[in-house]
Amino acid sequence: MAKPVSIEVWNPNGKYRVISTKPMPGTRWINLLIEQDCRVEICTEKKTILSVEDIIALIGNKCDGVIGQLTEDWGDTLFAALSRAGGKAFSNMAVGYNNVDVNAANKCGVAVGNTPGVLTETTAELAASLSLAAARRIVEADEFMRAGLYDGWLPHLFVGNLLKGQTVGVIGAGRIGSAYARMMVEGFKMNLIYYDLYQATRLEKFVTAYGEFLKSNGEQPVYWKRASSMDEVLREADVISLHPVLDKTTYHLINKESLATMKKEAILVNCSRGPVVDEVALVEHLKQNPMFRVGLDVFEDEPFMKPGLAEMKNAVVVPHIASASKWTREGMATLAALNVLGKIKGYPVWGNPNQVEPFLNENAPPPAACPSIVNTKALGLPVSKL
Ligand SMILES: NC(=O)c1ccc[n+]([C@@H]2O[C@H](COP(=O)([O-])OP(=O)(O)OC[C@H]3O[C@@H](n4cnc5c(N)ncnc54)[C@H](O)[C@@H]3O)[C@@H](O)[C@H]2O)c1
Ligand SMILES: O=C(O)[C@H](O)CO
Repeated sequence: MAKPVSIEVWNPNGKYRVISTKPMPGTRWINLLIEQDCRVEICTEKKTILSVEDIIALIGNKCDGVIGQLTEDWGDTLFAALSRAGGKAFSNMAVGYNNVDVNAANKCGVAVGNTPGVLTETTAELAASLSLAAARRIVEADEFMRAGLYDGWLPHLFVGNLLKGQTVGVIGAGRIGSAYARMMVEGFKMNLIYYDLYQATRLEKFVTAYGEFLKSNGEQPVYWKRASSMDEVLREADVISLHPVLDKTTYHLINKESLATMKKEAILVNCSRGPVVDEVALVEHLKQNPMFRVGLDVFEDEPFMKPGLAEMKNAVVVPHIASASKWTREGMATLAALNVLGKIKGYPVWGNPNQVEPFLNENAPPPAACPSIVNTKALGLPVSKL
């Protein structure tokens, strides 16, 4: 028998029981649920990662919907428990949903929500920050200062890479990859090479227009290229940032062989998912190539790092904080809550998950729709005409 988990309850007499497996930033998401007659139960258990048993205990005998986290294993067991409790909706508070077995949800008729768009720029900004931190050796230099080692300016002290005029490579030029590419092209006048299964037409047009603008100002223009293979990006780019989804096709996309293809002084950034990179091979590569640098937000065995990574001076590591701006995290909570609420209320699914702004406007009621449900087609859910 699972141990009971501690919870905080809002609107105890609400008709629909909605659970959030974690406290989430802001209060708008709670108020939106309460306004629509939901009893909101927030798990306040101290442990960071809840087990399947903990979540089963939270779901109990009657539960209309759950807002969960990317650290949780949403598979057959949890969807069956939610379905038995009468639940029809689950939403990750994340855009990535590789922790969710969507087929298992489909079998139980549970809608699965995610939170696209609201985190695009915030995540791209962290990828840009890691690119700069790695290129200019900011963490190493900071540690040096704090250790009291600075005793005067020197020509060779913490020499790094200039980005201007170099080539930025993007693997996975979707929402975040494209936003990152624009930042690096416009901010640092880098050329772009990208690899994606689909053509990033808007991104290409942006770089073309910016290149023309620079030329008309008498400056060196910037160029773009869509690579026909990932290896082409790895061979040509000076800074490479990974932004694909994690699935069978992207697991260990970066491995011993692909690392060997990259320039010796290249910079690799990963703000997608840890298993996109073979981290053991990466540690070995960092050891063998001290001028090769990485910026990592995600790790293969999160929250752990593979042995040796923490000791590498040529690695900048941060704990999966790419979407961690106040506005974004509050918006993610709102989108996740509205996904669950919308399904409970029988609303249709919003037609364009890339345009979720109407749900984020605090001065107007949100549209009567679920912002983003990934299994809309499989469940045959109606789509909003708004
Ligand atoms: N570190 C973080 O905190 C953080 C924050 C947000 C998102 N993410 C991760 O970033 C991912 C991307 O988010 P998004 O909103 O840009 O999603 P998106 O769907 O807009 O973009 C993903 C892109 O990857 C491409 N892709 C898929 N398979 C590929 C392959 N084999 N090779 C090359 N490209 C491939 C897709 O065509 C798509 O363009 C999420 O799935 C999530 O895992 C991480
Ligand atoms: O997929 C996501 O949304 C992130 O990893 C957390 O923001």
